[in-house]
Amino acid sequence: MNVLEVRHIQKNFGRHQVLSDLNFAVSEHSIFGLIGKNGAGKTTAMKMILGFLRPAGGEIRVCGENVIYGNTATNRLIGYLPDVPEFYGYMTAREYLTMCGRITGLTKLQTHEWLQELLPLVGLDGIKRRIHSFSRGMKQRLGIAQALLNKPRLLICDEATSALDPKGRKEILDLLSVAADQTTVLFSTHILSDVERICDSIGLLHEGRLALHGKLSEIKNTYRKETVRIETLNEAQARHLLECLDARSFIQSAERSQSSVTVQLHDPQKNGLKIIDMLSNEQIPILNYELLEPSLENVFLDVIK
Ligand SMILES: Nc1ncnc2c1ncn2[C@@H]1O[C@H](COP(=O)(O)OP(=O)(O)OP(=O)(O)O)[C@@H](O)[C@H]1O
Repeated sequence: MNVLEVRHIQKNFGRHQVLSDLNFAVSEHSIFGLIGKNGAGKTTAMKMILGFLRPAGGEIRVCGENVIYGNTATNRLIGYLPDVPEFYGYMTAREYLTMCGRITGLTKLQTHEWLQELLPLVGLDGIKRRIHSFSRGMKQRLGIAQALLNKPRLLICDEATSALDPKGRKEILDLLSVAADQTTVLFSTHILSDVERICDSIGLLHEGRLALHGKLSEIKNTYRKETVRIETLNEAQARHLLECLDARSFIQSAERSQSSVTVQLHDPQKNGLKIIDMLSNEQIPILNYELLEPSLENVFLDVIK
């Protein structure tokens, strides 16, 4: 089942058309990464899903219900985590979440029971300090707890890791992976390695629409260029290997970095074994022979070039 459906969404600010025909769907319990360069329209899309901006055309459905601009009932199904969430700094995490529970309409007992699960989940159980003394990472974890408080069907995270250091980012990414057991995550970012770490599917927003959309593994397979990295014993061997490769027609490109050579092949099915033959004929000993996965960054650059 699709928790989110975005169909033919258009949006312009004056003459500037930001979204021309945005289409995607996010299936239950998946983590969908909406990526795109700065200004591509990711936040604009998120705001429309939350009913904060009116689309110029198209429709958005959350759990089958239409999103209505202004005061949409579908927000009861959504938890939202911004890049830098704001809190009342004089409260403790428990006090703050208890207050949010009350605003959300949970009873005292419901909030208490849920916090018994939530606070350990986000690593803030037993922390009595006031929020103003929290690190950015702790605040972001508190933001996740707040966003999960109404047990949302969809958790929207807009650039949720962008302001964090690597440790803080890892904590949030791990948390989102765990959260996907209970909800569905829409995660917007321009940090592609974060997407590679946790997302099942991605949409690459470019020039107002998704230039690429689908399962991450399938996209990588489609964009797979057969690339191998060969590690030789030393730089002299690598230089020799490069000279041998330069003369072969089945090589698309070859580059050396210290004692390693990275090679792209023409027609890998036919020519894959030719490199092995050549290494053996030239008697070049190797330490490692590795088929390289295309990185999302390479795919991204390929699509938006
Ligand atoms: N209220 C507004 N009025 C006019 N232009 C706007 C408004 N909001 C956004 N824009 C423009 O729309 C474009 C998309 O902005 P948006 O914030 O959605 O991009 P983004 O992909 O989230 O970028 P970033 O990664 O930098 O946050 C930008 O060119 C931005 O300047």
